Amino acid sequence: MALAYLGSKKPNTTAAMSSPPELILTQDELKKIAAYKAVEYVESNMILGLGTGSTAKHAIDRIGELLRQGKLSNIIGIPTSTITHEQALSLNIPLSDLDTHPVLDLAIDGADEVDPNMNLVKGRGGSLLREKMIEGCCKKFVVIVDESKLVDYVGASGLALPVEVVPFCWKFTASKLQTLFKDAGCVAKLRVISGSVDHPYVTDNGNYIIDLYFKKDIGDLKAAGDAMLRFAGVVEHGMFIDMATTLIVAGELGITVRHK
Ligand SMILES: O=C[C@H](O)[C@H](O)[C@H](O)COP(=O)(O)O
Repeated sequence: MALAYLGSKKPNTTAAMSSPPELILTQDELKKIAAYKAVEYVESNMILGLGTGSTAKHAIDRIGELLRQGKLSNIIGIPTSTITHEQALSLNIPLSDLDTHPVLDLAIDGADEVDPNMNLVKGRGGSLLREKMIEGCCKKFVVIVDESKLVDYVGASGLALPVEVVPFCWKFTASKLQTLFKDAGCVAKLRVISGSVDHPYVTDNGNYIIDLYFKKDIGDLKAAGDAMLRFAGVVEHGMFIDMATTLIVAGELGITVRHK
């Protein structure tokens, strides 16, 4: 389905004068298109899960804008990270938590990978645990991505599958994870703060992240997830299996919406 895009249209500067300008949207513009589409599912009086990351940020900005304009009212947001909490506060979105609101109407969040069955990899921004807790309590979970996030199988992007672990003996846990997936050519690496060599990245929950890189498909995702969770040092993994109810993908040719 073709769309009137919200993003700016950039001319192809290498094109001949007589050629029509080519429409090239940046990845961030595509993320914004998906995010704005997702906010169409938001109604007044909803309890909303507010995701984390550069795509979810656009959705939260839009919700703040609609509240300010009086087009939405009586929204309560449950943020999935401290950074989202701060963004929502700055937009005057009323906030609460799972203790007070254990059932949510809708959550909107991005993803790092989406496989053909709408299974997700999340957590490259480090927020997978709170995201999984909150998005697991939603009646509807709308996932918003640009088309670069679509993969044939989990791990196919060559980027990491994040696993949140307790800091205590993290090397031991990383080694167990790497061995668990040795047939898939797994390499486990401690996530470090950007720009540092060995300073561990610490999550909102005071834990570390082990990033798993695969050379091959790990196969049965449920079995892989259950096996990881059997290690006492593993807090949670970044595979969100069978959780998304709606997927919104923005690409150069338009926007697609899939429901489960
Ligand atoms: O921890 C981060 C979250 O799972 C994000 O939703 C995910 O990494 C996607 O982020 P982005 O929208 O910035 O690509």
